[in-house]
Amino acid sequence: MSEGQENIPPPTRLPRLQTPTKVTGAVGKAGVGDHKRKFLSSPIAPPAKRVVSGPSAGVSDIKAPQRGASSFAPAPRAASTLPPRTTTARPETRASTRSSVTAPTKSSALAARRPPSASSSVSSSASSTTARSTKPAPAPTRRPMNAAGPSRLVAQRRPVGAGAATRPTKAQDHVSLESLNHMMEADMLAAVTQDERDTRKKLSEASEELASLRLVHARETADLQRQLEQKERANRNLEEEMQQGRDELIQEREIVRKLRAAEQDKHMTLSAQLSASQAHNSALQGEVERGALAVSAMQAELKVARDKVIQGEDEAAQRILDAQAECDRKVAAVEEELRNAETIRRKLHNQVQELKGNIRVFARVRPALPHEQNSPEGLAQIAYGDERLAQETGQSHLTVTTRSESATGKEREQVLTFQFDQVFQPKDGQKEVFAEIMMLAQSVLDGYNVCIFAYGQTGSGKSWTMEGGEGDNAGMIPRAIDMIFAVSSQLKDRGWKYQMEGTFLEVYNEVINDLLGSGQFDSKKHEIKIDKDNVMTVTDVVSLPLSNARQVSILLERARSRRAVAATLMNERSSRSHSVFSLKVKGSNPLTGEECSGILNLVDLAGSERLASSGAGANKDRLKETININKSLSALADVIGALGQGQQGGHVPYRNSTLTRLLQTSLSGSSKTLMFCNLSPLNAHLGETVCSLRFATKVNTTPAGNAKRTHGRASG
Ligand SMILES: Nc1ncnc2c1ncn2[C@@H]1O[C@H](COP(=O)(O)OP(=O)(O)OP(=O)(O)O)[C@@H](O)[C@H]1O
Repeated sequence: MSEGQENIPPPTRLPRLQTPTKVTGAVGKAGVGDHKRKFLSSPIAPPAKRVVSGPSAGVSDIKAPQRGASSFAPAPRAASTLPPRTTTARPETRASTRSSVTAPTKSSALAARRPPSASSSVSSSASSTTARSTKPAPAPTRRPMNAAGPSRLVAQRRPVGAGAATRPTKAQDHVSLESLNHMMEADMLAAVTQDERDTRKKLSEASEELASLRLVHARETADLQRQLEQKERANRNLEEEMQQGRDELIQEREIVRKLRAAEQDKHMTLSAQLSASQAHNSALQGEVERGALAVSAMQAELKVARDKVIQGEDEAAQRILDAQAECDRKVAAVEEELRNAETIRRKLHNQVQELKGNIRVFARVRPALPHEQNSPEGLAQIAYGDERLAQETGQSHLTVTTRSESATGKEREQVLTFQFDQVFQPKDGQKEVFAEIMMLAQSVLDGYNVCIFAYGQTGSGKSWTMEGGEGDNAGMIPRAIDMIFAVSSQLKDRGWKYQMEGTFLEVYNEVINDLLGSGQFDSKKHEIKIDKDNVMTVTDVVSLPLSNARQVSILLERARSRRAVAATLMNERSSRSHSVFSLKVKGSNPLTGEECSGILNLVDLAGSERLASSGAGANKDRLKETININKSLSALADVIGALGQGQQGGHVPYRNSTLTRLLQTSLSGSSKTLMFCNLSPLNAHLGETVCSLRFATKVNTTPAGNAKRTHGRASG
């Protein structure tokens, strides 16, 4: 054997290689656990547990379990490569191992380098034969060599080569034997060498195959290891989940246990409550039964009471009927008394009015207007009498102080005192003024003729007093109308029914204009006629039936818009005509059979200023207006004066002016007359103020006559 061949393992130790698929297949078919189990017990266990120094050891380890120990007994070289751990095997194993190991010792190796001895050749031959016997059929060139050794070969050749005829000598025999041995050894060596080459080649292939198998195995092992780890992790997770589930199950069981305990407690509580409720129900049932008995008793009592009530109601109804009848009788008696009282009141009322005088005069001083506050001549010096004394005596005083220059140039101061039925100061409003005339106006409903004048110079406040402004500033006409309608409505309860109609006329330049006419200017000629019953009528004038105060206010507005107004120096709205509003009232009382009729005349006279201060000048129309105004006012004063002198039966100059003719029936003895003397507070108007006061005094000093009412029994 050469040096290069020493490391080549003997062919006898070459195992038969198994295909890797066998191992892989076994692992693949088994489960993870099985694989693990088989893996651990497999000859190709993890390298850490085995020390494999060469490919032969691995191969023998793989084949050993399958082929058994008979054909692959551990070779000396293979044994020498085993790790020390193998030497700690059982004694017999160690002995066999030692014996195996001693075979390829150094001496034996040296012996192998020497020419092989017969014994060694035989031994080698034997081992080779043994080795070959385990292999497939050797090459046909191999000579049959068995355990008989060279001696047998010599013995066999002897008859073949020399035959019986030629017997060699001892030396020749020795040489030929030796050469034969050499030849045999050479053959054997060649054969062995060839075997070793084949074996080495196969070993190399097997090593490569083993390396690839190991690689595959390592990969598979790594894969399996990963899978195993994954499985282990999954297993741990499953175990953790199982543990968690177990814990939850324990908790759930605990909750169920508590719930059952609570439910049991609740059940016991409810049972106790049910028992208590049942007991309570029983008690209530008893009470209900007792209540039902009580109700039955009460119903019986109620029935009795109802019967009593019905009987009482019948008796009460009868008593009510009796009382009602008695009441009706008493009401009728009271109403009769009231009617009698009303008649008495009317008589007394008119007696009072007559005592006050059928011709009365009220003086009224208006306040200074805003633009008059700074008048250069200032306010006139007017003084008023004591109001309390006036109420006691029924007469009021007004004092005017005048200053004038005498013919000698000396200033003369004159204090003039006038007495009237009432004096109203600038501070007195419309309401206070009307309070003094409302009883007079109401006399119309009692069948008396009433005539109220407003007299005074232009701008003294006549229109303000008679018509006034809005709301609280309403004058005597709207207030008197409202009151008459209100009182007539009240008198309905006492059986009185009233019919009213109104006319609104204007006397301008002694001509009568109908302020309720259809055209803007009245072109008709109106005549005043008085029949034998002393009833005065004006021809072709509109007389509007009036049923409420609202209609009257519309009538007044219509008349106001048609009234002739001319500008003068003293008042831009100065009225240059006399306006006469007449409200005719007819009343009847079917209960008493009484009838009555009266006329309320509310007269806003034209300005009374003297001709010199009227501003007429060369204006003929204005001059004519002033002359006619003064003429009519003078005639009025004459009439009132005549009436005051007691000339009722004598001559009264009614025909001296259209105004006095128009007011004849109202001014005659059957009427009540009131005159407002309106006065300006200005010093500049003091002269006209004194003239107005003197005119009013003339009217006021007229002795009062007895007013007559148009009153009688209804014919039917
Ligand atoms: N008592 C009063 N309180 C407040 N203002 C008044 C009063 N009297 C009159 N006036 C005012 O004085 C002014 C003149 O009054 P009014 O027009 O009534 O005078 P008149 O005498 O009717 O004049 P005419 O004769 O020209 O019609 C008006 O602006 C009116 O509002």
